[in-house]
Amino acid sequence: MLSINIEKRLGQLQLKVDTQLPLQGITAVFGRSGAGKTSLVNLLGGLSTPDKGEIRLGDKLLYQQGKVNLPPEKRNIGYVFQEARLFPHYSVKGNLNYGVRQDNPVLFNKVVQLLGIEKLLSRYPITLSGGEKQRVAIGRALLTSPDMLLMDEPLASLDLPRKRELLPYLQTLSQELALPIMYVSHSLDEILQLADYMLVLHQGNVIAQGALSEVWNSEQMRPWVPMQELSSLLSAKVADRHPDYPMTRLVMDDGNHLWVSGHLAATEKNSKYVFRQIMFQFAPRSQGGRVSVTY
Ligand SMILES: Nc1ncnc2c1ncn2[C@@H]1O[C@H](COP(=O)(O)OP(=O)(O)OP(=O)(O)O)[C@@H](O)[C@H]1O
Repeated sequence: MLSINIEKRLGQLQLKVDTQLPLQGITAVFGRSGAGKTSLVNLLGGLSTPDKGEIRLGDKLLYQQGKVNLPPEKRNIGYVFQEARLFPHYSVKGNLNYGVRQDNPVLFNKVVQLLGIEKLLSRYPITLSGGEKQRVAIGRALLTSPDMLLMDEPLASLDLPRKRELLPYLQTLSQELALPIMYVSHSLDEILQLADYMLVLHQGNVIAQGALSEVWNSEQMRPWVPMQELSSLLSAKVADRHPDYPMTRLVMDDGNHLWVSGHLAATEKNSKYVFRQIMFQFAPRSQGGRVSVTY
């Protein structure tokens, strides 16, 4: 178990978390912007210090008010940020081995293969795509043999194709390496695909936690889930016709229909992307939730 019982004042926000999380699978940390998600993982990783309380990772005490405060490098926790933060002057191999205390060729080969980065080893970060950089950053964190991996919006800085490219790697990581992962995300789409367990933060407090399906169907998720269903429906519908980049947003709920504006980067024509504004109309779910697309 990961036991967290901490308080921390962050400007206007009082972060107060008293919870126990399983040390297996992927736990998604979800909540609105400013809910305290990043602050929570920073406290776990030792990048900041609680005002009071205690944090235990299994039977290892990471923090106890006034007594113990292990520095990040002693916590044995891997951290992957939004941007890859690779060392530009090291090759991919150099980046991967940074922070490795003891050579473990078996683990090295396994991680490199899991992340599909065999062919990148001699390249330098400047030559890599965003998705490739992020895979290397994940590899670097894994090769320190952490007891837990913290991932703070690891896909947020990537475009949609790169997100799609990375998701399957994340799906296999936790299982293949038997590594608990704490995964901060705004994206319910990502959470649905990855998480086993979910923790919802609201204004610094935990308002729901449990197995994904339980939390997903809970009262606390009502404000989010309908929009999420729509968005998936829309993406599926649009992806049928345009394997490009549907970017959507709710523009109006007139009581009978939800109107969603979609911005499509249509196929490349004469080397120029053609953008088209389209409107989608959704029938309410009581009428079968059928989707009509007009543009
Ligand atoms: N060192 C600090 N001093 C003062 N306020 C802080 C500090 N760190 C964070 N905050 C505030 O605490 C709140 C929570 O921030 P945090 O980054 O943890 O939220 P978040 O849920 O990760 O948001 P986002 O999804 O936008 O990244 C924010 O209002 C932020 O401005």
